[in-house]
Amino acid sequence: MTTSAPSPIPLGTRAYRGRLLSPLTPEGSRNQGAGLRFIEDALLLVTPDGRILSAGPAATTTFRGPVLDLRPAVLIPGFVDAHLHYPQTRITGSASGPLLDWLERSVFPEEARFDDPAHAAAVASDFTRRMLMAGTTTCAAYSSAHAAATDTLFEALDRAGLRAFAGLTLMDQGCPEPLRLDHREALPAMRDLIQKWHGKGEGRLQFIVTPRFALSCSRPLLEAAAQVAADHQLFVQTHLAESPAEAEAVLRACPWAIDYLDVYDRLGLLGPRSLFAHAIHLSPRAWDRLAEAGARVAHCPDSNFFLDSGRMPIDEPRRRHVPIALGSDVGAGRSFDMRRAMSHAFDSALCLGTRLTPAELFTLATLGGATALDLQGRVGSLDPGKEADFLVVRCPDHITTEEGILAQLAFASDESTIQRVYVRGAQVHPVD
Ligand SMILES: Nc1nc2[nH]cnc2c(=O)[nH]1
Repeated sequence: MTTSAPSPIPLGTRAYRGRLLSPLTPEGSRNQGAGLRFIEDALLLVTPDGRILSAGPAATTTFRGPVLDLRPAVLIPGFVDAHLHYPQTRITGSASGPLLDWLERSVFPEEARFDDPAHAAAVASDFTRRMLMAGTTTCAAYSSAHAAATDTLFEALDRAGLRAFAGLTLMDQGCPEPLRLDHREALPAMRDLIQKWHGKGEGRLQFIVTPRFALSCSRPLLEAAAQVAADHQLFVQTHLAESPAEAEAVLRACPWAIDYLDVYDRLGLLGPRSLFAHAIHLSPRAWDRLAEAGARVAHCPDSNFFLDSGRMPIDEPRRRHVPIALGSDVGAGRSFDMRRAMSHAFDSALCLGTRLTPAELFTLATLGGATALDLQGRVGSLDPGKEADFLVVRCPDHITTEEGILAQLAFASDESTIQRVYVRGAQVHPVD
């Protein structure tokens, strides 16, 4: 009988020892998880180019090099925050009103300040630092309506070593004059940013087409956004059916559409690379159409509570196999911490009679987010061959079991500390 030789361990491979907890990546791309894997004493091997070589019990390893012993900490995949706003970093906590009032009162005045390069740069470094401290390794971020601030955001994301989608926020109506970007200006601005940043860092950074929402974009601007996304095969992110007043206003503004989703559908913005944030007030028809189109949703339970927008009916996308990511929605959300988002997602589902398990919540915040962004082949779990985006989390000493760790992560995050953050094998937090 012949046995296959173990694959050679490249020179410079790094080894991390600790507990390990990760979703398992299922076959196929649209299923969001196939259970979890917990290893009480694991060795994670990471190649010099930042890939996971293996993740298995320490006792069975053939690795003979130096090991960074992190026990009793837990190694988990980095969190994916699939919806947040960079220019709202400094107004976190202001979102106590209904959505449309809050946008006028707090958001637009703050976002207008991003024509000041000093303000844009200071907030960009705050924004990236706070994500890293929270253990977010991948994000989908809205910038302001300023091309220069968006460039500054990309620079900060690159410097921080984050994996990110970021987009120039498109608006040409229903907002103060300084935030308006006519489609004739938006097109070259997007093309310049795409050329400079899309795919940079070996695909770590991506430009995402970002029409703010149907109310702030004219038809020509939405059409231009769809054209750019189609030309460059880009993801699109926008808001959908967040509040009843917003949904009614959209239908008044677009009487030619059968419902809110139909506005995006008819203008070419609904497809397999569309990521819709909130998706609360949708009819069964709209859910069916969203699923049929292969679109994805970013569930933002914290801001949905804080703005009193409603509860996203999570069973609707789940039963249709629509990929679901979690979003902090900073600044309508109150925290950058995706562990808080997990906890709010639990509360939100419970309000509608669904009890999500800690394992489901953990999967949403990691592999679920990666799947919604089509990154499930690269990140989201600690499987061999994937890029090594992972966290070292220290729980209190009395927490030793898989159930205990999951409960800590999802419901008692105050007591656990994110000690280290790695993206593609590079330590990005803390750094000297
Ligand atoms: N939560 C939220 N919803 C929006 N809808 C349009 N813009 C925004 C925003 O900035 N935040």
